[in-house]
Amino acid sequence: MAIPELMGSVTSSQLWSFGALFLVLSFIVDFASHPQYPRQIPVMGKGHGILNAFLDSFRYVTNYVDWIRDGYNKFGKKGMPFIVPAPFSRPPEVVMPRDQLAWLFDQPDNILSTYDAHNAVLFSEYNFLGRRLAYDPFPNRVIHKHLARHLSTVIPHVDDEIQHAVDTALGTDTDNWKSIKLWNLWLEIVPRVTNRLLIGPEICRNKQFLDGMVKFADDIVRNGLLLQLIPKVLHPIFGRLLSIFNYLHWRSSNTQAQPVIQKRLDAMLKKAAVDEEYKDYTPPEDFITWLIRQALLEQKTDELDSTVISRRLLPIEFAAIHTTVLTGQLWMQDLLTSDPETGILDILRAEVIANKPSSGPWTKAAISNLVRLDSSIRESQRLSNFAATLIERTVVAQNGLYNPDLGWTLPKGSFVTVNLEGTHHDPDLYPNPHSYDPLRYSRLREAWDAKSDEEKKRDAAEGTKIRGLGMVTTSAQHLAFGHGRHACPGRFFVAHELKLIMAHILLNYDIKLVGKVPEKVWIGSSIFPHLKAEIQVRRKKTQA
Ligand code: HEM
Repeated sequence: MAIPELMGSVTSSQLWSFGALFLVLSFIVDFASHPQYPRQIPVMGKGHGILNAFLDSFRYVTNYVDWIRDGYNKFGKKGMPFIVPAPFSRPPEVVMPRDQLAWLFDQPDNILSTYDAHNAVLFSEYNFLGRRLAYDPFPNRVIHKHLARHLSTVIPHVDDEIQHAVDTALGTDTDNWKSIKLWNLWLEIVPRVTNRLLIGPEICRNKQFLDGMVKFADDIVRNGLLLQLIPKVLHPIFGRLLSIFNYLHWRSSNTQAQPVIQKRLDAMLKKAAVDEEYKDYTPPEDFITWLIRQALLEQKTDELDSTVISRRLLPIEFAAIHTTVLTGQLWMQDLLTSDPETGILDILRAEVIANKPSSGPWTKAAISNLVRLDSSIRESQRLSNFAATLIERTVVAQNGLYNPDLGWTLPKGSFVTVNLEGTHHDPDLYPNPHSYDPLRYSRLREAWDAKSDEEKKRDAAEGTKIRGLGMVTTSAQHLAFGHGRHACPGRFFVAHELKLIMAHILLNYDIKLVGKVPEKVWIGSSIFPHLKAEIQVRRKKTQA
C-alpha cells in the first residue's frame, strides 16, 4: 500500500493511541536506563517502583523543595543520604548529608564528574549549539585561571560601567520618584556590567548584543524545563528544534560582537608573532583576552577563531547573568523588607561613605573594608537561596563510587547533589534561621578585629573561623557558590560587582519598596523570580 493510502486508513483515535503507547514505552525505556541505587537509601515522594517514579516525575515541579526540606530533617541531619525523584528523563538524585561533603568534594573528576553533570542538567549538547564546544570546559578553566588574578585591574572599569548602568536604569530626576520593577532593574544593570568584564566597553552597552545574550540565557532555562519532561528518545528531535531559538539569539548577538572579537584576535596574534607594528600593543584585561591568551599558551589553535571565541562566551553569560540578577534582587528585597527600626540602609550607607576613596574609582582594597555590606549579601544568599540544590555531580567511574563510611556503591550514571535549602535554614547552624540578620557575620568579624594582638594569638582557631565568614568563602554550611575545587570562580567578581552597585545606589538615591513582596514560588529545584516586586527611587540632590 502506498504511504498516502496507508495514512488515509489510520483514524485519528488510532494515531492518538499510537502516540500514547509510544510515550509510555519511551518513559519505560528511560526508567529502565536509570541507575539502580542501593535499596537502603530512603526515597522521598511516593517511594520505589515505576508507577511511583512516573507520578513523582510530575510532582517534581511543585514538590521538590518540600522533599528537600523533609529529607534534611528526617535523614540529612542524622548523617544519612536520601533520594529525591527527578523528571522521568533524568535519574533521581542522591542528596548527600553534610558530614559526607568533604568525601564528596574530594572525589576526582574521572570518578565523580562536575562537567558531565552540568552538561546533562543543562542539556548542553543542544543548548550550547553542538557537542564539540559544549563538552570541552575550556571557558570554565579560563575563568578559574584568570579572573581572580586580574580583579584589581578590572575593578575600576567595572566601577565605571556600574555608575553608567545604574544612572541609566534609575534616571537622574531629583524631584520625582520613579517606579521600577526590581527584576527589571537588576536585569538592566547586570548584563552590561558582566559584559564589561567579558568583552569590554565597545560592546557591553550594545542593546542588540545584550538582548541576544539575555534571551539566550532564557532559552537555556526554558529548554531545560521542557526537555526534562520529554522522554530521552525524543531529545534529539525536540532538543534540536528548541535550540533554534538559542542559535538565532546567539547569531543576533554575534553580528555585533564579531568585529570586536576579530580585531582583538588579529592584534593578539600579530603580537604573538612578534609583528613590529604590535610590539607595544597591550590587550585590555577581559574574558576575550584571557581566552586568546590561554589558547596561545596551550597551543589550542582551534580556539583561535573569532566564531569559536564568540560561542565560548555563551556558557559564561549563562553562568553569570541570571544567578547575579536573582542574587541582587533577593538581596535588595531582604534589605528593603527589614524592620526600618534597624536603620540598616543608613548603617550600610555610612560604611560606604567611610570607605569610599576620596578621589578616583573604588579599589579592591577599599571594597574589602565593606564588611557590613559583604555580610548583608552573604546573609541574603543564606536565607533567600534561589535554588534548593545548586551543585550537581554524576558518577562516571565504570565500577561506580564506593562510600566507605556508609558501605554502599553508587553505580555509574548516578546523580549526586547537596542540600542547600536544609543546611542554610538549620537552627543548629544559624540561630533564627528564617530571619534576615544582615550583620550576622560582620558582627563577629568586627568583634574579632577589635581584639588585641595578644587575644588574637591566644585564639588562633577562632580567627580562622572568623576569616571564613566573608561572602566568597564557601563551606559545608554555606553553599551558595558551591564548594570544593569547582566552587564558582566568578564569585570574586560578583562580590565586588554587587557591592559597587549597592554603594552607588545608596550614595545617590533614596529608595523604598512599593507594597509587599510576594511569597517565593518554586518550580522544581529553583525559584521563579518575583517579576512584579517594585521599588521607587529618587536621585538625591547631592551625593550622600
Ligand atoms: C551571584 C552569582 C553567582 C552564583 C550564585 C553562582 C553560583 C555558582 C555555583 C553554585 C557553582 C557551582 C556549581 C556546582 O558545583 O555544580 C558555580 C559554578 C560556576 N560559575 Fe558561578 N555563580 C554566580 C556568578 C558567576 C559569574 C559572574 C561567573 C563568571 C564571570 C560564574 C562562572 C562560573 C563558572 C565558570 C562555574 C563552573 C566552575 C567549574 O565547573 O569548575 N559564576 N556558580
